[in-house]
Amino acid sequence: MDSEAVLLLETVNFAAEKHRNQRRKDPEGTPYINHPIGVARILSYEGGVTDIEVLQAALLHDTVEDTDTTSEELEAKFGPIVAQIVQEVTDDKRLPKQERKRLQVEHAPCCSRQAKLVKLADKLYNLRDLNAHVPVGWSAERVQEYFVWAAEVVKGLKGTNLALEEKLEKLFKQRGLQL
Ligand SMILES: Nc1nc2c(ncn2[C@@H]2O[C@H](COP(=O)(O)OP(=O)(O)O)[C@@H](OP(=O)(O)OP(=O)(O)O)[C@H]2O)c(=O)[nH]1
Ligand SMILES: [Mn+2]
Repeated sequence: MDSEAVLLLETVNFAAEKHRNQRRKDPEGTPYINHPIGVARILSYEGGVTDIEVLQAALLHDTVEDTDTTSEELEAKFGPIVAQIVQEVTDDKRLPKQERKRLQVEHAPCCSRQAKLVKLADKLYNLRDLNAHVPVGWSAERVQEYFVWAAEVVKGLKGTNLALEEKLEKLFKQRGLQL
């Protein structure tokens, strides 16, 4: 087998073990790992991305933020570039939520191109998920606020991947928002 395929299976297995006890916020409690796998798949299948480190970072993108995984652990197992991309898309959970959200808008334009790709696909997945079902406990207003905020983040990611940006733009338009 191709060495990149081996690497991707190693990566998806690592992410699955780390997220094994987590569920999405949808009423069915979908396994959390569906999200990182879907983000990597958006990059590959819809974005035409072939950069293996970006696809690995997509699979791992929520491990440091949402599990006991450390950046050092990722670096030792997957190398400094993958660890760096994941670090760039990791929110500091010690900060209040509003501050975290503000920092995403502020930092988006300064991210590396590789991190911008992961962020575009992450937002596309989450916005589609919101259109498919409202997370448990969320009001319609909270859903709309997420779209408004995501549009601000995506503005700072423009000029990275046209296919993904066009798909995001359509979703924002449906909500009366422009990029
Ligand atoms: N739309 C949706 N999102 C869900 C669901 N289950 C879990 N999530 C996660 O919830 C996060 C968005 O919810 P918020 O309330 O805004 O953020 P928080 O969980 O970090 O506090 C996303 O985190 P993230 O991927 O780290 O992205 P980001 O929003 O922080 O950029 C998303 O992946 C679901 O069923 N639908
Ligand atoms: Mn995510």
